[in-house]
Amino acid sequence: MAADEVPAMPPSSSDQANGHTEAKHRQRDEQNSGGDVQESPRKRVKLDPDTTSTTDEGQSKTDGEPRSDRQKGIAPIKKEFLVDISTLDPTAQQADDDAAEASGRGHEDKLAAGRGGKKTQGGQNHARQYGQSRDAIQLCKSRSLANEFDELNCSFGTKCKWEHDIRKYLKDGKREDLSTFDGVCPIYEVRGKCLAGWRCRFAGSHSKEVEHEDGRKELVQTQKDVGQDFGAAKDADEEEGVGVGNVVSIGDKINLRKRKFPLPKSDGYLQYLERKRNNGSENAKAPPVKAEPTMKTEDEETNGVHDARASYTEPPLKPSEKRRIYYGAETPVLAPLTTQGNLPFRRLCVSLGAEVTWSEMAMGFPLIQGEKQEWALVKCHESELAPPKYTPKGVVQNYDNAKDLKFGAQIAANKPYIALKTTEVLTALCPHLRAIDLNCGCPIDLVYKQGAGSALLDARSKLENILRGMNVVSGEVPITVKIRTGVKDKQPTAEKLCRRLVLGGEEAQDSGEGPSGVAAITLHGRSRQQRYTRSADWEYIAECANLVQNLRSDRAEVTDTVREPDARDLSASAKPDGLPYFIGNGDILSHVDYNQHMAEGKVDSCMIARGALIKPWIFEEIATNQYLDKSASERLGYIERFARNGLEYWGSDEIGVGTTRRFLLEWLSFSCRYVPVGILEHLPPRLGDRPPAFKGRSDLETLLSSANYKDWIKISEMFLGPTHKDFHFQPKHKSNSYEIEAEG
Ligand SMILES: Cc1cc2nc3c(=O)[nH]c(=O)nc-3n(C[C@H](O)[C@H](O)[C@H](O)COP(=O)(O)O)c2cc1C
Repeated sequence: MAADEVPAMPPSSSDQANGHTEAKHRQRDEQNSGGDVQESPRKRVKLDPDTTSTTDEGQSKTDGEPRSDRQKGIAPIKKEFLVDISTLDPTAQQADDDAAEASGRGHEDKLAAGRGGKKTQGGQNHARQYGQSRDAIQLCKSRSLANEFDELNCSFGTKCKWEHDIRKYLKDGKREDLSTFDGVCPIYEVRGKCLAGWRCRFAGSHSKEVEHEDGRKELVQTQKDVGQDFGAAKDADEEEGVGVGNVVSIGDKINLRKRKFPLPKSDGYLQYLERKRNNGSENAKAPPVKAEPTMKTEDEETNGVHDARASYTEPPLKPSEKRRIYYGAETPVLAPLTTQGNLPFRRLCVSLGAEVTWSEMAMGFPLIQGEKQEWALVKCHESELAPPKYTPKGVVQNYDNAKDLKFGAQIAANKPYIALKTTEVLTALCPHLRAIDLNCGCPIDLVYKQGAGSALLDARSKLENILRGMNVVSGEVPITVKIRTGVKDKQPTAEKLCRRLVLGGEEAQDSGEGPSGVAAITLHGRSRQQRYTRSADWEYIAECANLVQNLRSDRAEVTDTVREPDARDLSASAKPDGLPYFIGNGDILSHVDYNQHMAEGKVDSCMIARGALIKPWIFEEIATNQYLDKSASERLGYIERFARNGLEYWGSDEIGVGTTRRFLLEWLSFSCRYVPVGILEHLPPRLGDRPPAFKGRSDLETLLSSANYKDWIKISEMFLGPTHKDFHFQPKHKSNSYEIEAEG
């Protein structure tokens, strides 16, 4: 469906919503929210699309009559938008969610590294290559922000291999300035200063040539006062981007790499586990050991680093003493999404109403080894923090309630020591964490084979110990867990696991250790084996939710962890309150799905993954309880916003533009799957439905629906200019495993 015409310049993002079908859809929703629910809890509840039909003018209407012409698995496109299949571009790709979930970051290699450094070869999950977008001649960092006549300030002096001559660099080293965003650097625009300096692809907007009295002409950088302090959520050095939190210093990463970062709580708890293993039940009755103060490193003695972690020596907090967490119908959750759930994308979703956000899955081992790339995953944007906690300067560390924060970190680990140390180090170095979630759903083969991700579903005792340990070492940060229905198809085990996580296994109950203390359980309603085949099993999710709800009162008798209700809790539900919350996940593509599962699934909230990638305004739909038939130019506006967010975060130099483009293309591989509600014959849209070949209501809408990577590149060029000669885009779909070189 390659579009013939592409608008030369991006339209503004301020287009008004095309709401012509909204009233009708709302009307239908109201009908649906009524009596459609079937009585048996095992019967799939239908808020069925079959009562909606459309008029010739393209407006959906409800006729109250069941329709039989909705083909299973096929999106019902209105006749007038269908196109001849022979016009389809042969390079267009089919959606492959398994490949998408597994793509990109080489998780298996990271786990393998944890087992002695052996790297794996091949496999669909192997990190894909994108080429290097670099300047032909690279400017020395010491000159990036300098004026032309500034004294040379490079510590490598004449031995430096990078260019120091700014004029030469501008002439021969870098590509011409970008003319997108009206040629104005998006970072300079909001911040008044661009840290990429001369390397910025919009350098012309923040530099000029001045003529001195002696007639000499000098290239100088300019700054402007934007009257705002963007330091609020910045925890470390300047180059980390605008309003970014959870930035860990290079010194801390080096200490981790050199194993000089003391982790006394984990060490103490691991010793306790060891004793328990060796001595059997006698010692098991002892409460988790109190972490002993450890010797300070030389650095700490001299520089006073890590003083804040004196609290390591305090006894572990009981779950009830941790910061309170909250989930309710009004807090839809953006799922953890490897590669796709990057900071710029989450920022976009938050601006559209996502109330809880998760980092991409970060592997525990590389985190405790101080690996830069892994630590980048737990950075958050200031919009993911609670606004009242901002101060004009400095960082706010003491959140009273976890619900003051939207952002949490998800980790994966296959061994207790990795999970515990990761948790301790995260809570020590990242002040902005709502919770830490342990991934028990990752289906990737090598992750599974090494005992992490969904393998933990079948290692219930180990999992319980890991979670209890994480709770001991995490201080006031709550611990949550994300699971699947089970490992094997048709052998669901989640109910059993939920029971154990809420009440604790028999041994833990006998020894007085009590439950694992998880603050929330999220259940993705599919098994590992099933991957994305068939729909998520919301009936089973409801059963598990029901069980947890009932266990809450049982649990109150065996533990002191009943959560104090507060105003939000009470408004959300009248059920007996206690830990943990229960969140359902799977196949949500609209507010209708969301409302249905909230009502029928007995869950506290729902998590949304692909639905948010396909249409990030799903959060706005949930908040306003209506379909939003976004116009193509509005959708392009979101792409523009992502590009801006990306440049702010990854930088506006050649490398930053390349990184932004790479992640934008990744996202476009999902967003192209959106079928505008205005061209659907029946509602609601279904995540599993595939559309026949169709054209949009405008050339732009057609372009945005294109599954052809060349069109994604065209779209990226509207905001990021022509691709770099070395930029490659390698699609994630194994079935089309050709390498594509971007034109340009
Ligand atoms: C591209 C992609 C990346 C994902 N990455 C993660 C991840 O890092 N951690 C995780 O727990 N689940 C991950 N998932 C699974 C989702 O969080 C979610 O459980 C699953 O997609 C079902 O939700 P949905 O039907 O709303 O898509 C990923 C899914 C996709 C499609």
